[in-house]
Amino acid sequence: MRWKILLTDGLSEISDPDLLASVELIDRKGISPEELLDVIPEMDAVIVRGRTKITDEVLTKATNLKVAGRMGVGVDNIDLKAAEAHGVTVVNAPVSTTVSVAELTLGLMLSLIRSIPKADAGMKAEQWLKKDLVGTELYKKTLGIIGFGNIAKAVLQRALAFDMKVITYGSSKPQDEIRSFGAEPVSFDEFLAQSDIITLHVPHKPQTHYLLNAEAFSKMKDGVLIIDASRGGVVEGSALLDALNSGKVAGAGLDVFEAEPPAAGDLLSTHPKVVATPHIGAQTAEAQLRAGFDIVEEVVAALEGKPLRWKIV
Ligand SMILES: NC(=O)C1=CN([C@@H]2O[C@H](COP(=O)(O)OP(=O)(O)OC[C@H]3O[C@@H](n4cnc5c(N)ncnc54)[C@H](O)[C@@H]3O)[C@@H](O)[C@H]2O)C=CC1
Ligand SMILES: O=C(O)CCC(=O)C(=O)O
Repeated sequence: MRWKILLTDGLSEISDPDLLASVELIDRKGISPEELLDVIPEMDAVIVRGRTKITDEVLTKATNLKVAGRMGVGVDNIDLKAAEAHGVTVVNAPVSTTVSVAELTLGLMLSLIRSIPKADAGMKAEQWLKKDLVGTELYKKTLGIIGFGNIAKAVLQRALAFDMKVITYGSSKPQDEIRSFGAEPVSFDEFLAQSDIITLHVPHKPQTHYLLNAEAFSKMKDGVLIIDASRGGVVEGSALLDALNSGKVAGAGLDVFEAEPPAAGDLLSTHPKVVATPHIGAQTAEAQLRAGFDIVEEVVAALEGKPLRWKIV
């Protein structure tokens, strides 16, 4: 018997035939929530990206489902409690996209401090904006990283190559261990007061919801820059908008939003001080190739009761 695995958001090509020997991949890329409810009862496993929500309703219909796989890191689109209640194992591919997200994070920083999108838009409009586009350097600036997981560490490594000073908040790891990576762990208030640029690399969950809110913005340096390539819900969008309008925050680089895609007329993603990208942190050929391989391998291991490579945290 071959395991039936539903793909709701596609899968990059898997070149290892051995990996696919025991599975039948059912590709329904772009499937609607209604269609998902119709087909899920036949499936042994499902592999999703962020677009597809695996809700209690889906899991209740999924009478044959054993495994739900997230082709990527964040499992905030899967109801973990309901999955546990229905006996469905949730797995992800947590290291496949790390480098891509870290590189985008640096890209957003550089875009902001050198006004690259504005400069390019000027050139396209045949305007030579040189005198208006005086930027700053990353060199010797203080980068504040929230979280100290895979992406945070990859960003740290790249920031050190730019000779930045790096402080961190939010890790329960021993301070000496954090220092051995070249970052200084500090309290939340010190973090907010010292950072020239703040970048977020934490999951969205109740404890991190609106971690950056109006109170947090009020404790930051004037002219701070905010980068969010984690989840929209970690930053309170309305508070960020106020801070951009007051000048407290000089600019923001945002890959993620509270609603995706943002509603028509959204003031944050279209703000002139915001460099916005449509959740493309993991959207590279290399990351998707790794994510596809890793998630199929992990889903098959879970289906066959073999040891898993990663634990959802
Ligand atoms: N823009 C994009 O396309 C992508 C975004 N992401 C987002 O980035 C997040 C981070 O990814 P990784 O670094 O791979 O995850 P990770 O699991 O390696 O690291 C998460 C970090 O968050 C910290 N953390 C957890 N709860 C916290 C709390 N309450 N307060 C402060 N820190 C807390 C953990 O200690 C850990 O250091 C993901 O959860 C996901 O939401 C991930 C991949 C792609
Ligand atoms: O492009 C995607 O699938 C979203 C990536 C992401 O946000 C994640 O893996 O947590």
